[in-house]
Amino acid sequence: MQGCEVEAVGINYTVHTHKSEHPFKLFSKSAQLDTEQDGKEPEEEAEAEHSCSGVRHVLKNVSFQAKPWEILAIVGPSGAGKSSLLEILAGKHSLQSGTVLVNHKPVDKAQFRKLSGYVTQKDTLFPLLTAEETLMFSAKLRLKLSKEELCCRVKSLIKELGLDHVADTRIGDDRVRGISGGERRRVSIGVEVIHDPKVLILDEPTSGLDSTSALQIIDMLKVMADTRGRTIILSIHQPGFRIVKLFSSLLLLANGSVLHHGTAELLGVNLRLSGLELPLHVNVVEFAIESIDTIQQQQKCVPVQVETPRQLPGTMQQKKVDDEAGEIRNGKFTLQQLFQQSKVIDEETIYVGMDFTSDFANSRLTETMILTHRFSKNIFRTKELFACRTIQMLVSGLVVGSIFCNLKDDLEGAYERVGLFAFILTFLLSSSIEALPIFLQEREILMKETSCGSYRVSSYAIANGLVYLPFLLILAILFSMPLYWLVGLNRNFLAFLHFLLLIWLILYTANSVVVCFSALVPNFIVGNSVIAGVIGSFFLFSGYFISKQEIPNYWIFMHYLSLFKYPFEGFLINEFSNSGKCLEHMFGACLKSGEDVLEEEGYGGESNRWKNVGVTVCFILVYRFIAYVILRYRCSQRRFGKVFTN
Ligand SMILES: Nc1ncnc2c1ncn2[C@@H]1O[C@H](COP(=O)(O)OP(=O)(O)OP(=O)(O)O)[C@@H](O)[C@H]1O
Repeated sequence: MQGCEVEAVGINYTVHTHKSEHPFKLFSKSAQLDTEQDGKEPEEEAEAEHSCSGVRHVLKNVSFQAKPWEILAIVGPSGAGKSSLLEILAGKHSLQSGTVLVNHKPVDKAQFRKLSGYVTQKDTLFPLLTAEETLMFSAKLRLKLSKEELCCRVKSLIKELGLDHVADTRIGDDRVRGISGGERRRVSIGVEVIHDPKVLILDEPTSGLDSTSALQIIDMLKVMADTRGRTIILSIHQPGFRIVKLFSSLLLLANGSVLHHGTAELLGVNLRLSGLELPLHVNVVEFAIESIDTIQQQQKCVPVQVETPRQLPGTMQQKKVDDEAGEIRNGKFTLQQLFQQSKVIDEETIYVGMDFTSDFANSRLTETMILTHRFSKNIFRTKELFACRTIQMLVSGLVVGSIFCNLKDDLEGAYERVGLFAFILTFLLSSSIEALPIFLQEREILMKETSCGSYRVSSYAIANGLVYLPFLLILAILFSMPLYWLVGLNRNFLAFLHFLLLIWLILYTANSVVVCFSALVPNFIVGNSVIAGVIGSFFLFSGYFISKQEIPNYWIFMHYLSLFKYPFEGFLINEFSNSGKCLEHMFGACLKSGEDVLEEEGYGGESNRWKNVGVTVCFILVYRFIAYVILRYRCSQRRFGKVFTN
């Protein structure tokens, strides 16, 4: 089996800090330089200057090699740049300078996506799915295999991950008890290795785990490297003795610079050469991190001894790619030029057996079906969303119905009906906000999955739109049935069906607004305030509190944009048009009918019935489309850069 050697050459990475945005920038800069730089080395002064000018060097000329069948551990103190380096390797940040080569060749985003898996520090999984379901959905989305082959792949992966005993247990999270933290981490790793990547990148796979679970995870990764020839690159904090033994090589980082690249034994030798004696019962990585300052001082005088990379077999092909890699490093070719020349060779030699004809494993239709299935499982298992919402709608239908029970068919009854419709709209539109945390959680998972090419954002948007339709119809029926007949609204079955349709559309509009804003906002607190503000202002401009004629001209657009306006008019038309009701009598003659009230208030008659439905459907489509555009933009920001170079 051919493995992948990953080589990073001269990676630099800078970020802009907020110092430059300080309103008293000039003052603070001079004051800081005056007070802090006394007695500093010129290099540190330059660093301080950069820092004050708002640019921070997170990685400085970082080079290393990670080989197949081996684990390369990136170690260093907090803030050394470990996560930043892994994020660059995984393509989460664009390369500012330097090069990343795979088997001595540059790769583009689609190739690297198929070739690698990236496990983040945080487990981004659906808490209500079981371990096996999580892996199965991931397999269905990323692999083009038959049902039997998928089952076989998932079963063997569960075995490899040591998850047989918890395969049917839910993942869980802070609120729902599920599998343990170590097991959850294994599932996260499983999701990233389901497509059998040649390179596996893991950001602190042992963080938050006890020493036994941490050892088990690294042991499992070692087996993955040994048996499948994977190249494993991981970052780790304070590894124990037994964990260090499992690493093939170490990359020691401090302040973004490489202090050591080689085996743990060589690190011990370098420390001894620097005059640092390794104490008993302290492992070499821990000791090196504790002695960073001394090592840095020593290295200013004597450069460290770095292990020369082992040469791979010297075939003609190997020699050619080695030469090319040398030419890239020496700047003879641009990577883009070389990439164009070498593309075909890469696909044939490095990624044997992989399908490069399409970015995705499945068609849009299949993706939509898989995602709809996964969404529905989540909805039915989310008690807050399914059980509570179902009970809430039934109970509120009954309670509101009993409060407005048997309204009279006179003018007073007509006004009470108008109040009831306004209340129904406010209640239904504002109660959907509770789905916001669920959408925000889904957004995290969507961004992670689409950034590694599992499926298209459009499939997610369609599945998300479809899955709520039957659920919201059930809620609409539960709410409308008791309320409509208890209140005594228009006693015509077709009118009841129209009322039900309006309730369903209102619920779906609210759902679409929440989906749209959950795609836009950074977190729950902001989302909650924004949605509450938007819904509140739409209610204000609905025409219920202030009539259309009274709204100042410069605010009239809000009346037309109001989500309340159209269903509100729809309710009134359904209730008063063609109802045959007389609201005011005198001497047996009808002075005011339902139609008269509609005309007086400017709501139009029967002709506007379907116009209101149509406009509400348009609102739904617009909000869903905006959500799709925002999500697509966000996901494209998270995707890989074009080629690993600059
Ligand atoms: N976008 C950014 N804006 C400002 N500073 C950043 C940014 N990204 C990274 N840094 C800084 O770069 C340094 C390296 O960060 P990084 O997260 O890579 O360190 P780390 O070695 O992974 O730390 P830890 O082990 O604590 O996770 C830190 O000081 C961090 O504050």
